[in-house]
Amino acid sequence: MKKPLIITGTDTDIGKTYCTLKIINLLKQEGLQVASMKPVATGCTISSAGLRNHDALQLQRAANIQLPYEWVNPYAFEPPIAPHIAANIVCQEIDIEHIYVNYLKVAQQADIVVIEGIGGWCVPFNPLDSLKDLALYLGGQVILVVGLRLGCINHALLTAERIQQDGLPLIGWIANHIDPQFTAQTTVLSLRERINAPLLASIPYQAHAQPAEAIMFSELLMKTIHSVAL
Ligand SMILES: Nc1ncnc2c1ncn2[C@@H]1O[C@H](COP(=O)(O)OP(=O)(O)OP(=O)(O)O)[C@@H](O)[C@H]1O
Ligand SMILES: C[C@H](N)[C@H](N)CCCCCC(=O)O
Ligand SMILES: [Mg+2]
Repeated sequence: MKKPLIITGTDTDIGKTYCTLKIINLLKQEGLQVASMKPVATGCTISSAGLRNHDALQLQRAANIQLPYEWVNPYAFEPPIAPHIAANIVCQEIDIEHIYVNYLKVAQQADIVVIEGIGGWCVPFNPLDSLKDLALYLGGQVILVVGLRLGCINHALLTAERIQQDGLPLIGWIANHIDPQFTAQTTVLSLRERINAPLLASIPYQAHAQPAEAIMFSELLMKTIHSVAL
């Protein structure tokens, strides 16, 4: 049974989409048929086709299986706020089962489905469920993106522990250098000593997109990717 890769992070705006796009590219280079989803998105813009989210559009374009936007992003809300609050404003409820139905359609066509969460691990979807419940429902394997800045040690340790307590496999974490002013080396070392999962990749700060990127993905990530896609 295929398992989706769920990309979560220590916070909003720490590079989940940035890293997810890199993971999708890597999977494509490995010859896999890759689909992507951003199941719940806020901060969407109105277009003639309906509400559109920048993350979801980027993920949809990066994949090598082209899918209807509504499958990629079943829940889109306009205000850039927490999803349960955005849904409440328009009297909607985010239903994990509806996301699952879309996931099944997507997964049928792909070797692997890469799913970006929203905000962090415990962001609520409705009074009962949060992102972690979706991850459990989908039987996902989780990658944690740590946006390296002051304060991230606490966020990273809490999130990693909680993912594991929730019973989801934490494949590993990615050190994402989001702040060129931050000296991250000792922070990364502190996290390596404390997170009970491997460091999968270290993504340097890149002021401009570089066509040929020198990112070192660990051998473990490559192995995991192939086992997840089976
Ligand atoms: N390694 C990096 N080098 C340079 N810029 C980066 C890096 N990682 C992320 N960024 C930039 O930081 C910003 C936030 O990244 P991104 O949109 O991926 O965050 P996110 O966690 O997906 O946010 P959201 O919670 O809104 O989904 C973007 O402008 C992105 O280009
Ligand atoms: C709009 C923004 N960029 C994110 N997509 C939404 C992040 C929700 C975070 C909710 C919270 O933890 O308070
Ligand atoms: Mg994002």
